[in-house]
Amino acid sequence: MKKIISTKGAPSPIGPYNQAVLKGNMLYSSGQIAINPETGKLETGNIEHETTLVMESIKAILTEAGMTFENVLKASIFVSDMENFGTINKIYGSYFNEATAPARETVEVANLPKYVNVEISVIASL
Ligand SMILES: C=C(N)C(=O)O
Repeated sequence: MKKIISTKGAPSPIGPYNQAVLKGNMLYSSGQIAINPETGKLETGNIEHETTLVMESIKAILTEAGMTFENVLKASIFVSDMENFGTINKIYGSYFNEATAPARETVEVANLPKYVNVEISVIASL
């Protein structure tokens, strides 16, 4: 049976989805965007801050599921502008041990929900 993961440390969903779903040992997170979970407000405008907010939401989701970033197998990063690749990598990379970092893809897309600049989802396993 699947278990819905829900934490106040990540923003409430803005559509018909959950923050994450756990099935057995596998965790599937929704794409996280720069909404401050405490205020519910979008915090875009600074890509370092946006990326940090996204990664902190993922951290809260992993914690709620009894996991850490070490459990992440795969990440998907969607960006509005590949010019931000280096900055996003710097923040994203600070959450992982490079030797055991997950598989990943980074894709520039035409648009993202709420016109954010970065959205990240992860798949993790216990
Ligand atoms: C923000 C999202 N994860 C969504 O709209 O699907």
